[in-house]
Amino acid sequence: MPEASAQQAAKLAAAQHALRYVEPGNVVGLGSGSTASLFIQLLGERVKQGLRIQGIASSQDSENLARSLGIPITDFTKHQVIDVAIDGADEIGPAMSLIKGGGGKLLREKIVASACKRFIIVADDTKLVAQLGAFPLPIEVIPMAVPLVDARLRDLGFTPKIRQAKDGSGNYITDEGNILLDCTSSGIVDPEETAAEIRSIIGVVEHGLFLGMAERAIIAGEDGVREVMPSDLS
Ligand SMILES: O=C[C@H](O)[C@H](O)[C@H](O)COP(=O)(O)O
Repeated sequence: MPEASAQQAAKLAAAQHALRYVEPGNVVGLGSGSTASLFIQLLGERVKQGLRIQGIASSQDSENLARSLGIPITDFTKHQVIDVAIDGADEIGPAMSLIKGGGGKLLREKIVASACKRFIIVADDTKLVAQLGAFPLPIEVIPMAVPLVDARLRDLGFTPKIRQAKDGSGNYITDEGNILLDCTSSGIVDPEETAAEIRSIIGVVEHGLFLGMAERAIIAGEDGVREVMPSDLS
């Protein structure tokens, strides 16, 4: 199988496996990105077959997709607790530390993850890494603060780059109207320390390090689907 379609098949297999964690009556957090979108499509099929759930979306794209499939959408005014959320990741590192935000949705994704009883990652096995940071860390920043935050991030050893919109229209603007800085580094050795340093910079809205949030990851590859727990990743 060509590499691209093998990766696509793995994403689909992980998304399919995740359906077992959704129970009738659940409020389900809907992640963002290509793997989470596959899960939303499969969930939509279940809803058409009669499964009664409600979704809380982590991005406008995911909400639009869910609505188009007939998945009822709710929000935090009605439900402050999400039973289970299924989302993708850009990197899955030691103790299930994550980098997310490659699709630009990290802020709402982290809000959804913070309100979950169970936060479950779906990914193909290319996302597993021994150390975070080969994937540039996305950081969401208030527009007027970008030059200040950029300088502070450089002091921390990052090389930030303002993300551009794919349609060539200029800077990528998040669902909340902010700028994303994609920050390359030589590797994130201590994610907790790095997260604290980034969080202390005024003007940073949120960063793409998700630490201690995921209960498990459903990982698929050529060898099939397996579940990985934080304690499995040293
Ligand atoms: O902002 C996007 C999200 O964090 C995605 O979940 C992440 O980028 C993984 O996306 P994909 O499943 O397309 O690799």
